[in-house]
Amino acid sequence: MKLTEIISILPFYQSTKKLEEIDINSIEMDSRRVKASDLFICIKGFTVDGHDFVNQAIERGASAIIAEKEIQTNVPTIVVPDTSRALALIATKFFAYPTNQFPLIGVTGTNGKTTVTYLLEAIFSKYKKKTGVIGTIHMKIGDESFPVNNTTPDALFLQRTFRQMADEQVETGIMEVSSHALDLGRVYGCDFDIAIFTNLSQDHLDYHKDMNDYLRAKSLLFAQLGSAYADGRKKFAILNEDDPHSSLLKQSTAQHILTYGLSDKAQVKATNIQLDVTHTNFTLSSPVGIIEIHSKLIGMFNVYNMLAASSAAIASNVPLNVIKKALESITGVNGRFQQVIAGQPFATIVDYAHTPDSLENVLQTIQEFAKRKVYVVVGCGGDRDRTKRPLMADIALKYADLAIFTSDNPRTEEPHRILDDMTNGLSKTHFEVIENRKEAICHAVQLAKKDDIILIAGKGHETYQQIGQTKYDFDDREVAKEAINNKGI
Ligand SMILES: CC(=O)N[C@H]1[C@@H](OP(=O)(O)OP(=O)(O)OC[C@H]2O[C@@H](n3ccc(=O)[nH]c3=O)[C@H](O)[C@@H]2O)O[C@H](CO)[C@@H](O)[C@@H]1O[C@H](C)C(=O)N[C@@H](C)C(=O)N[C@H](CCC(=O)O)C(=O)O
Ligand SMILES: Nc1ncnc2c1ncn2[C@@H]1O[C@H](COP(=O)(O)OP(=O)(O)OP(=O)(O)O)[C@@H](O)[C@H]1O
Ligand SMILES: N[C@H](CCC[C@H](N)C(=O)O)C(=O)O
Ligand SMILES: [Mg+2]
Repeated sequence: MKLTEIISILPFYQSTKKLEEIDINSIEMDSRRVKASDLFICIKGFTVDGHDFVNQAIERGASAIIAEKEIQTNVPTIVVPDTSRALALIATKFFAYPTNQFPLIGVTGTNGKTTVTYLLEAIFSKYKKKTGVIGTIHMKIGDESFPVNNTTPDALFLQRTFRQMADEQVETGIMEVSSHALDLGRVYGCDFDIAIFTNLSQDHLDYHKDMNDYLRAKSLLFAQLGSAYADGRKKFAILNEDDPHSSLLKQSTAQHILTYGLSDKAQVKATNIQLDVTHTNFTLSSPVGIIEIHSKLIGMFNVYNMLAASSAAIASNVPLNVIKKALESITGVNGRFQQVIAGQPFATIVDYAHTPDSLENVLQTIQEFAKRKVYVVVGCGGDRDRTKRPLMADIALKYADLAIFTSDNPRTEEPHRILDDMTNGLSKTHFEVIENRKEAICHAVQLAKKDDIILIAGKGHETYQQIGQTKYDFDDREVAKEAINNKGI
């Protein structure tokens, strides 16, 4: 594509040279990936500044640069006020507006995003639509999945992936939209048809100034739904009626709103809820009819997840009987409330709860069914919100008979410092600190007796433990299984 055509999408720019007819082969934001005739976009990151890699990009063959300041080079430099936003716009243009080619559903909120996308994938697949999914666990087109580094990847990766999805005839796109992504403009330029809000509670206060700032970032997804009805497409904001933060989100969109929850005001509602240790039953009433759901997913929070996914499906005209069949066919979500079964007489549950609210939800659910002791093995991630550490430790102690505090991806922090943050100031003492996660899990398994429950929280589907910059193989489910086998049951 011609450079002049690519940059025509930018609202403003200044060029250091008269732009001749330059052909651009591809666009790159990483100098190490630049090839001949590429357009290199300089992004100021949290670690380094892409502007410092212009020479490398040119040596590798870049034929134009987009930057936030003038740079002394022989190749044309286009100066824009914000290269992240310019990247997002240019990527949508370069990949020919792929999100206009299929309906795109974005899911945001502190907890439940992955679960809701998983439920939506099941519903749309049952409706015989080819799906494309992007989220924490993977990126998936039809049945083929690929690894991802971020829950919501950067704009270049996203638009390239959406193009692949469009070319492979994806009929519904489903993605998790993190608050980081919204704030950093990774989804700027995506044409969402449905935006779902799960809930908001404390997380990521290392990144967002406060909870208002965190909510403001989430609200961008709803503002981004736009206001045009000209092409006849109906767009929807799907909001949790029982979460007070939804009121601001209602004001953030000019589109149709569909609410879900347990309260009478909700348009898609759950009543007659029966929570059991092996299943969850409820009646789902909606503006288009009523269905009885018999699900194998456990816990009240999963009732909310099922309501959120069903609401988006109803907004997409999926028949209720298809929604029912899909929800009832799901046995679980990878690493979420996942039981480790190795013939032991006690329950061992691996879950991805890594926020105070999710830990409390999971422990409340466990406590409802607990016959004997509850052991919790949990840690907090390094280089992440420090203020959630004592809250998570406190919640573990509120519900557990014994909490074993351990490491969860210490990253570049000293593990014992993270554990100090968790334990300093605790008033209760029924906890132990075992820095090594494997030893912590083995200890819980050694202590557990018939009918006890062990919750291993925080890492869920993860198959690594990140210490420093290195990711070591580590899977809570495998480690627990091995510990149970070694106990000789
Ligand atoms: C804090 C943050 O969001 N960091 C993201 C960011 O990395 P960064 O700012 O450190 O990038 P950088 O290394 O400084 O590089 C800046 C620029 O220079 C370029 N560069 C760099 C080196 C070089 O030799 N040449 C070069 O051109 C890079 O390609 C980049 O364009 O840009 C990277 C590429 O897009 C992301 O992968 C990375 O996410 C890291 C892995 C991360 O952990 N992010 C977390 C905080 C995050 O985003 N989490 C949310 C989910 C949260 C949740 O809801 O649970 C997510 O959506 O994943
Ligand atoms: N609707 C919900 N409300 C509260 N907690 C939930 C909800 N759904 C799931 N959880 C809890 O949160 C954990 C993470 O769930 P899930 O992976 O679906 O959330 P997520 O929003 O995708 O998280 P992340 O921000 O890490 O991508 C689960 O393991 C469970 O403990
Ligand atoms: N998306 C979340 C995942 C946290 C998972 C937990 N295991 C941790 O490493 O803190 C984050 O990056 O903050
Ligand atoms: Mg997720």
